[in-house]
Amino acid sequence: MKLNIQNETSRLRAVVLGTAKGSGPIPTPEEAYDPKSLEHIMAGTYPKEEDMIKEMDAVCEVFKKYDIKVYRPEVIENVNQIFARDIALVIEDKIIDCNILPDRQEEIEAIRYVFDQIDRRNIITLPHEAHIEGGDVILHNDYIFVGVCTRPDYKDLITARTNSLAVKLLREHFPNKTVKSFELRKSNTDPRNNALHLDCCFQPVGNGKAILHKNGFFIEEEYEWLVDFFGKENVFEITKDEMYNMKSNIFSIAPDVVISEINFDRLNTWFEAQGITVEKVPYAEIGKQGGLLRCSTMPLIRD
Ligand SMILES: NC(=[NH2+])NCCC[C@H](N)C(=O)O
Repeated sequence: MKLNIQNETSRLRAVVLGTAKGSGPIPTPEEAYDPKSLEHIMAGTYPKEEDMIKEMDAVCEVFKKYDIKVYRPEVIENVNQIFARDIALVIEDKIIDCNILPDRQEEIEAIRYVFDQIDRRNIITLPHEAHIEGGDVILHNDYIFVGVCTRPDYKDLITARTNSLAVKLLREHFPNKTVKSFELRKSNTDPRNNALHLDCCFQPVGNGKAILHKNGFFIEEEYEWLVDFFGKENVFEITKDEMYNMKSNIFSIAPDVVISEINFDRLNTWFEAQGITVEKVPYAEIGKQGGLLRCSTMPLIRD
């Protein structure tokens, strides 16, 4: 397989879509590794496997409609394998075998069969101390944007998934790209004040537009840099509640086609006003686990 990813929006040809099959019983509060899942565990509203399977099937149907090759992880019983985005990531023709949160380590074996189809020279493994998850890495042609956490309490934050060593190594592996990092706001307990990954508060869409949430960024100047980069008129700023509902986490299958959640009225109306076709799917149950459409997909080939 010849990988190719340069950005978030070019026409998609092949993708890994996570699976909700075998995700197992409701986790205990101690087993939760993000505050939004924790909130639903405590409230008794944690999503049911069958409902999540239906939601992901709807995404699979959209991929079929656009003739996109879909790979699914092999099902490992009692492991949550919904968020395929984080376990590996493709940049140009290279794939990075990510060092994810130890609680999620098992998930990677399930896509080993995809790695086996890739020329070994194009597989990058980073040293164990370099933590990185695909949700923190956003490609924008000559730029690689990376969400990072450099706080001294990093090791106590289950919500901090990418560290500065990983950013440094990305720079070394991709000297032709500009790697720009963004310090994210982190909270183990409050999902409204937690940007679990960069794609929870930012994503480029269409041609040169972006969805952004200011409070997800810990350093205001870094947020302002993005606003200036895209131009204020091209930015769709979302509120705290909209971030909580994961509105920045839609998924583009072309510059003029996105997959979005059926209830994201304000955002979907904006897309349509930009001339972007919106493929609407129900995804609110998946959203209870702190991830949405971008998080559950890992693109392998775009034009
Ligand atoms: N790319 C993302 N934003 N992924 C979301 C992952 C959510 C998952 N519950 C976790 O904590 O790991």
